[in-house]
Amino acid sequence: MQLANIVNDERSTSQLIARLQEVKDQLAAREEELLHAMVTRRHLHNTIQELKGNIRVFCRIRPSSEDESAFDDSNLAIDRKGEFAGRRLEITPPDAPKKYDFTFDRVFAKKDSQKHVFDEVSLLVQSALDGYKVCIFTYGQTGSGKTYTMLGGKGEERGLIPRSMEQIFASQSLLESKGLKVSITATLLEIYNEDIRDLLASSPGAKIEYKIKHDDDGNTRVTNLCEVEVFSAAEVESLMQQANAARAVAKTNMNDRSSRSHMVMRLCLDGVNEAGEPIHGALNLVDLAGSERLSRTGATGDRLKEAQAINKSLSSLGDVIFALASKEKHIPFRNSKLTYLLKNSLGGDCKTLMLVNVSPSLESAQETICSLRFAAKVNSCALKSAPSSKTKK
Ligand SMILES: Nc1ncnc2c1ncn2[C@@H]1O[C@H](COP(=O)(O)OP(=O)(O)OP(=O)(O)O)[C@@H](O)[C@H]1O
Repeated sequence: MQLANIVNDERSTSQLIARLQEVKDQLAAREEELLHAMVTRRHLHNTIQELKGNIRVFCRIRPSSEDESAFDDSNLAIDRKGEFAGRRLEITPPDAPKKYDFTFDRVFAKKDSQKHVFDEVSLLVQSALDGYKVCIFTYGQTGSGKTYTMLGGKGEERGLIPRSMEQIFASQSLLESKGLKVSITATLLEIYNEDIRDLLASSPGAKIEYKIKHDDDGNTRVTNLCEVEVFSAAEVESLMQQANAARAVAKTNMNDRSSRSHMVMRLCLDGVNEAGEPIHGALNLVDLAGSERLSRTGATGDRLKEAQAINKSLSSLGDVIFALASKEKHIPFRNSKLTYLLKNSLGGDCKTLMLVNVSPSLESAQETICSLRFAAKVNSCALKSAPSSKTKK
């Protein structure tokens, strides 16, 4: 009897071992499939981004404030139907002899929320997480909503930077749960009158020389710049507060707290992906200084010098994007600090988004048209360079 029990036990043990092996094999096969699906997901995501165009232009109209007379929805009109729905903007300035129309990859209306805007931008954040270099610029005249779009306020008013951080940290913890590590390093600098300033420096006033260095592997470093490894969105928020306090702001006729410098927040994402491949993604979030015309700002002295430096570097940025999109041999990266800094994150398979912010104020009509013209020029180059240019609507 006892012998029969032992034999039975042995049989069931060997059956259990065999079953266990079967389950292990199934698990390994599922893991293999999952890995394959993830690689496919990344590949498809990038194909979609490339089809949408590696250089993209969005436009956002800010809501009017109480004390300004503004364009209404009929003289600043977004196409709602047909081929260009949500993409074409028609503007009829007061006393102007004609209407102007502009087409972009996307036009956000006054009522569109921060979430609406981020839903589009998050695709590019995913590209950075997949190891690509991404640059997102907010461009426009002073007071048009660039900082609001980038930083925003509390809760639902959170802008692109805090929302991107949430996406990046959520993805990091998902990877960590699979035993994979991605380190996130942040730098925050401003370019003011063509000089770099470290917004995270412990003594912001100190005279320090910052040099931009590019290596042969396509990595960029700025000497003496504070690089902070970050572990949570809250930590990045406190860095942003520190940077904001240090950022050069001065009073102009156009906006009392007008930002007079370009702010560049750079996040380097280094680690390995699910397929065990090394990734070196970068997300550059650039809040550009106001693009006002000198005659309108009443700038003199230091303010005039600032405005001239801003306008020069903005036009250099435009020149670089046009040259890249037109596939010119010489790309004039060296013409400004901003373009030289971003050299490795512009062109090739890097992704660029220019988000042009415009004011609905009637007084700003000419500035708005200037901004839209700049953006439209970038967009026309972008359409030429996109692989889908023939079919793109
Ligand atoms: N989409 C929006 N919804 C609500 N308020 C907005 C929006 N866009 C801008 N604003 C408000 O308009 C004002 C000007 O915006 P903001 O400071 O972002 O302009 P800016 O383009 O960054 O100007 P500058 O270049 O001078 O810094 C702010 O009070 C901001 O809160």
